[in-house]
Amino acid sequence: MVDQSDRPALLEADGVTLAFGGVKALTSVGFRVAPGSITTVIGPNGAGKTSLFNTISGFYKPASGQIRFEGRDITRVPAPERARLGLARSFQNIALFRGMTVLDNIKLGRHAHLRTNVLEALFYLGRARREEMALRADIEERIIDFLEIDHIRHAPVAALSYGLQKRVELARALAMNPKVLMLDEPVAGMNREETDDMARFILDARSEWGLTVLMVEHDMGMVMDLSDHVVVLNFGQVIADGTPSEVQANPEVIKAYLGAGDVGDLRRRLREAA
Ligand SMILES: Nc1ncnc2c1ncn2[C@@H]1O[C@H](COP(=O)(O)OP(=O)(O)OP(=O)(O)O)[C@@H](O)[C@H]1O
Repeated sequence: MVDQSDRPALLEADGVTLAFGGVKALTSVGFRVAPGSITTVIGPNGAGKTSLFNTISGFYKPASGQIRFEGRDITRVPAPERARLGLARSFQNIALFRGMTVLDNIKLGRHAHLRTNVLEALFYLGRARREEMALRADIEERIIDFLEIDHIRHAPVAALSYGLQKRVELARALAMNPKVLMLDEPVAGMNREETDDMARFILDARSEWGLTVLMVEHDMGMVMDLSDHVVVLNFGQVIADGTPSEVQANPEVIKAYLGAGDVGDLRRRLREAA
């Protein structure tokens, strides 16, 4: 279990407010992600989880507040630059190129880091060629082996099961060599076996690469098993923030899920997770 309190945060949201026209998606949201932790954002549908993720990864600009990464204010830093700084994310709905192979999809993740200029890349010369070879070796040796997808590296993504596609998305995020791995509902739509596999890969990826993980997830069993720290959003505000057991016992959290009609499901999943 990673303690949030006694170390400087790696990633921090502070007073983040975001609105879409008249709809306030986030109101003064603040929380901290400790280095090496698995921090999970939960909340009923429409609570603002995806909006928060998009604000942290740079797709949305907040009306006010700050996002800080390694102590630096990155609120106005564009999304691709944040990726280069070390924030990599996956998407709730798989965002892979379905006609391309697994390997080509994964390589796209790493291209954010290549420093080859356009002309060199065009003629595939010098540094471009060396970078390409180093890239291939790195991807093939580390990520493909690690995620046990060697047998499908040349398969088109469209031919894969849903669970394997989600694994390829994780591979592409890992190929960005991130410091913080941001996973938007990594097990949504998965069966139990696929969920257990993904949970294992997330835990192992953290220890293998010393990653910090920030995740949005609805599967309470997974949330309670994996998380060091849980942040609960409701109607765009943080209503609880603590360890899984602190959050489970918080009356505000129970009420939020009760309001959303989810409490039976929440209790059942919490029981399953216990
Ligand atoms: N692009 C948008 N334009 C207008 N309103 C939006 C937009 N994106 C989100 N919202 C609104 O902002 C609020 C928060 O939505 P958000 O998708 O962030 O919630 P969520 O917690 O991720 O929900 P879910 O669990 O269903 O994915 C909702 O009221 C939603 O309708």
